[in-house]
Amino acid sequence: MKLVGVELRRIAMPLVAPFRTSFATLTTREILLVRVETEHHEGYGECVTMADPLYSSEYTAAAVDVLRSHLVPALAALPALDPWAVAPALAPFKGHRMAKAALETAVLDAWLRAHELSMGQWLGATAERVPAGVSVGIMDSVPALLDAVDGYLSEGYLRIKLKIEPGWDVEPVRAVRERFGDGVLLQVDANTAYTLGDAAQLARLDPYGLLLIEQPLDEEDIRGHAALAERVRTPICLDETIVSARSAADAIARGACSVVNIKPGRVGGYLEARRIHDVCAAHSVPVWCGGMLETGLGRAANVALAALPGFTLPGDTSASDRYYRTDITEPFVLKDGHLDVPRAPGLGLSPIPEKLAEVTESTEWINA
Ligand SMILES: CC(=O)N[C@@H](Cc1ccc2ccccc2c1)C(=O)O
Ligand SMILES: [Mg+2]
Repeated sequence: MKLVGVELRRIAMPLVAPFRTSFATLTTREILLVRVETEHHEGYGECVTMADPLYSSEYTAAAVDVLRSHLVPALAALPALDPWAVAPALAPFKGHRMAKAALETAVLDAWLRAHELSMGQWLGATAERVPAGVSVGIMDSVPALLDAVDGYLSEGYLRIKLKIEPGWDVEPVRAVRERFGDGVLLQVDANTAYTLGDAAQLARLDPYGLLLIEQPLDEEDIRGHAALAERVRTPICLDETIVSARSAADAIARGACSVVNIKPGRVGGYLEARRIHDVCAAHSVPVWCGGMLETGLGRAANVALAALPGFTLPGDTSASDRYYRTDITEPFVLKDGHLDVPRAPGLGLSPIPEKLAEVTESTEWINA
């Protein structure tokens, strides 16, 4: 394959309801779509950066700049383009894993379409559908939270994840347990909002049979998570900390986590995501697929990844209507609490032109 050029398209997707976490409250998801054009095919990658560097150090304007100034020119210089050539070509540039992931995924999508392979086939998926969990934001009141959880359970979601932060943790968890019972798969995500000094407060979650506590401490605090794991019975899961297979091996070896949330955008792409899956499987560490409020494009790739055998816990691979009234692709719809893995070549779906036009803020073409 030869690179003809790359389109950077910024879109704005209004959320069906504000989504509040310990680091931000969002009402619109601003997304960067990367479209790679080769001689005979095109491919899409969805960059998971936020508009502001609040979840990670990356943010969308920086991703646009590093793609235009460094990453796309590096690919254009390659004599031949295939999915395996992308990461080595981009390795000299430090960081920017989300920008790199979007570009690699776009090349992968084009390559898979050229070879008439689906993402699931290529990754080694062993399931045709995956169980869906849902991430529930911090709410204004416990009754409002219980209504939201009731709605999601009625839709059939198989696992509930509650965003927590200091002051909104034990009470909402206790209320969900009291209202919906011990049978509901339940976990929490702090997005780094606590410190090791909060260990006693986090240990108060132990009686509620949570699957895990996700990223309680700062993403760089490996030692802190290992110390916390000694003082809290609920398993610790890491998200922001795990940026590569090496960092997963390091965190596991140091006892900082016993579950891993894999997000291909955060780790530099689906090839690295599969490596992390393999490292975790080798250590008997269960993994699940995290979410970054992707459109159907990113969602399709995540669902294919979540169909690998080590993904034994429901992920944040929710239906499209969890976040968006209308998606830019055919929507993912929950069926008996599961999402079907796309079977068509590449990501298995494409943007619907009219829908894409409706949410497009700007586009930029970069000649190879
Ligand atoms: C589904 C879920 O909880 N995702 C992230 C948090 C998150 C939430 C909202 C986001 C909005 C824009 C970009 C990144 C975002 C990440 C998490 O697991 O930690
Ligand atoms: Mg998380």
